[in-house]
Amino acid sequence: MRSATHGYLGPAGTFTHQALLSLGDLPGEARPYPSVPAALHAVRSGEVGSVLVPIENSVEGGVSATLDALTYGDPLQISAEVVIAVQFDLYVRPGTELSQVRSVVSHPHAIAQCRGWLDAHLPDAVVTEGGSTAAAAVAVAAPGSRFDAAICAPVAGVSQGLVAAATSIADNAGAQTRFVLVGPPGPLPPRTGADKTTLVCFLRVDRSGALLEILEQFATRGVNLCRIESRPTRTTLGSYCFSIDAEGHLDDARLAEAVMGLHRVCSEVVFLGSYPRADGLTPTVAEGQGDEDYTEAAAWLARLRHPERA
Ligand SMILES: O=C(O)C(=O)C[C@]1(C(=O)O)C=C[C@@H](O)C=C1
Repeated sequence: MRSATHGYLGPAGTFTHQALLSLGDLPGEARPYPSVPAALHAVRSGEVGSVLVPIENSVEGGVSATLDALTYGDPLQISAEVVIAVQFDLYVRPGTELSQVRSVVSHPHAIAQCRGWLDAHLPDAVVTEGGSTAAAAVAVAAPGSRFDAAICAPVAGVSQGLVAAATSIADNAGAQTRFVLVGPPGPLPPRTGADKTTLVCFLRVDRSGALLEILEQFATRGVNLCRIESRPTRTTLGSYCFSIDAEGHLDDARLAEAVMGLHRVCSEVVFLGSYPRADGLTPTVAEGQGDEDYTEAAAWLARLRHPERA
């Protein structure tokens, strides 16, 4: 039997951990992993039942490590998403002044979101990328640390005995990160009417109009996209696949028809799940794109093909 344990990008105090706690009382233990690939490997191997990983940030865009680790390897399925506000502070060992900071460590996405502040206040500091914001706080607190400061959340800094040398250092106030709960393939969460579907599409041939053909599958069925980005296919330079979030559930006729269309025009479509949207927004269903319209059209076609049965 699969473990009820939930994994997350750790250690304790990451934004991913905070997002996991925001999901409420999940049964079982919460187990930290040092990287997104390690967390997704744990769910693939059955070590944990599901994992929460960051997938998209409102400032930095898609989290490449997550997009790639979801696409390649044994199939995985997203069952939920959660969005939280992210705000960054600069934490140092007690007694260190901001003017004494020569080296900073943090998660690449956190560094990118504070780049303007770093350039303005610590232009000469050496900035090093770490596995997560909380791992950065652990590194700064370690005896003999080579780092003076960590960009992290207060919960991570305070838990390591650090103090804030500067607060609210993000260049964009109000940034948000979206996280997804990922497990092995299984029954889809029921359709709620405010759902999202995540897919990765690989082109059949690299030719003019190939991306347009993918987009047409959605456009002609009135399916709005929430995110689309290209990722290298890891084969040859210039070869890309497309990671897509579309409005709707696989049980919506228009989305199902779009996915069948993708299957026809793409060399491969990786289905990563249909799940309730965190913002609860319901899509506008264009005229002729409701389930009943598809059912009626199928019945009409059947009558054309078999008038004798009418
Ligand atoms: O390092 C963390 O605290 C994380 O949870 C990772 C992560 C990310 O991957 O984007 C999550 C939210 C913030 O945008 C910065 C870092």
